[in-house]
Formats: sequence, C-alpha cells, structure tokens
Amino acid sequence: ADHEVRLWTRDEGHAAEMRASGCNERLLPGIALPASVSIHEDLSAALAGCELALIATPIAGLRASLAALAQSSVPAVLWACKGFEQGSGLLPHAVARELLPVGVARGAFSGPSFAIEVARGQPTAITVASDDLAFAQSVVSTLHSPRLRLYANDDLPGVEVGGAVKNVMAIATGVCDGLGFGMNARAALITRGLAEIARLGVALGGRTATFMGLAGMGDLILTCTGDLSRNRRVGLLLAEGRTLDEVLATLGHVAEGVPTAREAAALATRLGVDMPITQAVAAVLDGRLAAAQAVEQLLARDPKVETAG
Ligand SMILES: NC(=O)c1ccc[n+]([C@@H]2O[C@H](COP(=O)([O-])OP(=O)(O)OC[C@H]3O[C@@H](n4cnc5c(N)ncnc54)[C@H](O)[C@@H]3O)[C@@H](O)[C@H]2O)c1
Ligand SMILES: O=P(O)(O)OC[C@H](O)CO
Repeated sequence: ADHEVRLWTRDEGHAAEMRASGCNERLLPGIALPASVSIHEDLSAALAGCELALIATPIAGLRASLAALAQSSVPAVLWACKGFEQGSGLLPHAVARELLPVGVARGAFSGPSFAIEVARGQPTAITVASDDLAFAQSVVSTLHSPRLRLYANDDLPGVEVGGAVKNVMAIATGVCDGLGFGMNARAALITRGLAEIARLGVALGGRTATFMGLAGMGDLILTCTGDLSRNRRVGLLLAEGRTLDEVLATLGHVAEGVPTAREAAALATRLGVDMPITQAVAAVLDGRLAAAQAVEQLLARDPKVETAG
C-alpha cells in the first residue's frame, strides 16, 4: 500500500527545489518523487499525526533530530544513521535513550542499501532492529515490499555495530585496492574485518549471528566492494597519497567511517578488544601512519589462531 510520506528538510532552498522539480536532484538525481511524498520545511506540521518518524541524517545530526522528536507526540522513531556519536562514542540507541521519552517505540534501519538503488526500485534487503521485537515486526509488516525486503531483528547493539564499523573496513579495503594488493588481499581484509566487527559487537552486547546477517556481512560486502560507497572512495583516494582534507574536499559528502574509525579505535582500546584494522585506519586518518605503512604493519603481525577471540 502507498503510505502518506512527509519528507522534512532543514534546508528551505532544498525543499523549494524538490517541490518545484518533483525530484531530489541533489541526492537522488533522475528519480521522480512519488505522488505520496510531500515536502516540508516546518517540522511540527510534518510531524502532526505522524505514526512513524525515520531519521536519515548523518549521525552528527541524530542528537538534534531526536531532541526535536522528543518535543512532538510521535509514537515511534527509527534511524538510518550508521556510526558512533563523535565525542561521546555512543551508539545511536544509547543517544536515543538519553533523549526519547519512555514509551516511544524505537529502533534502527540498517543493512546493504545504496540509496540510489533503493530509489530506482532495485531489489534490496535490510534489517529493522529494535529491543522490542514486536515493534520491529510491526514495522516490517507495514513497510515490507518485494523490492525492499525487511527482516526483523531484536539485536539492536549488534545491528548498530555492524553498520558503524563496516564503514571503517570499507576505507581499509579502498586503501588495499588502491595500492594494488589484489583480490586475495581484499577477501582476507573483509573476512578479518568481519572478525573485528564481531569482537567489538559482542563486547557491546551484540550476538554473533547478527554479524553473519544483512547488517553485518551483508553491508560489509556491499560497502567494501561497491564503487558507490563513499567510505570505499575515501580509502581509494588516500591510497593515491592525498591528505584527508583533500580527500574530504574531493568527496563532497559525509563518509561516516572517518569519525567512526577514531571512536571505534578508542572504544576498542578502552574495552581491550583487538581491532588492528580499525586501529590502522584511525592512525592513517589522523596522519600518524602513511597508508602503505599501515598495510605493511598489518601484514607483519604475528600469526594467530583464526577463530581466536
Ligand atoms: N546514502 C546511502 O546510501 C545510505 C544508505 C544507508 C544508510 N545510510 C546512512 O544514513 C545516514 C545519512 O546518510 P546520507 O547519505 O543520507 O547523508 P547526507 O549527507 O546525504 O545527509 C542527508 C540529509 O541530512 C541532512 N542533515 C545533515 N545534518 C543534519 C542535522 N543536524 N539536522 C537535520 N538534517 C541534517 C543533510 O542536509 C541532508 O539533507 C548516514 O549515517 C549513512 O551512513 C546512508
Ligand atoms: O556510501 P557509504 O559508504 O556511506 O555506504 C552507504 C550505505 O551505508 C551502504 O549500505
């Protein structure tokens, strides 16, 4: 069924452009907005009578968005933000716990989903995660479609860690591919990256099985190998010897893996979780290591039992 969708943006110019053209040319070029979507710049009007709010800002905008929603009477909130909040190191659900009133249903959308492919109606499968499985299932039954298949999961921390740290691994894979290390190296990096994600995820309360799912392995494969990924592109550009400032200026879009690498590396150190790839990416982004040196350091590590930790 077609739902009535209200798209709110803080940018009045962008709202006017979308209303005039019937498209979101800045972010989803060439895609006509369906007739069921109306454009709003007044948040309280957009939220009046709304049954479910979906936050689709970078994680840097999550706190402000939740604070605004907490002032409304919206009964349910989902976020698509992937990462750890910069400064606090919190996962999205922990930010939501600080802001949303008890009783507001909440959870995350995550999984392998380049927005432009979803918008074109290309088949996509993602996870809806909530501590409250019945809520996740109700979202699935309301929004599931043959082209956007939804799966419910009650492992919210696991799903959020998968979505956050796969961006760091995509930067690492971009570096590895950009330096020409080959496909064997890429497969090894992705697999060892998944081991790292699972170690941190379990330490933060997630379940191992989640990391084998859409928000774990699924999104990791997509983001590490898909050339539409902004995070992968950061790695490819770093491998050309560009500075992070030059890379971000060239990219022109948010790459969540950049702040998340630092937060995840700090968290891993604090929790005593072994995350060599994440630590290497954080060191490259901070200018403490050159990209090629980081790869050599990883290759020089002592051999391990594969399933350790
Ligand atoms: N783009 C994708 O393919 C995709 C897919 C799945 C998940 N995600 C995740 O969703 C989140 C958003 O990604 P995106 O690509 O849409 O980002 P984006 O940089 O395109 O930003 C989306 C919108 O958020 C607005 N925004 C930024 N800060 C805001 C704030 N403080 N308050 C209100 N609005 C704000 C921007 O102006 C923009 O209109 C990220 O965490 C990303 O990892 C993205
Ligand atoms: O373009 P990226 O690297 O931010 O990835 C987008 C989505 O997270 C893919 O699922």
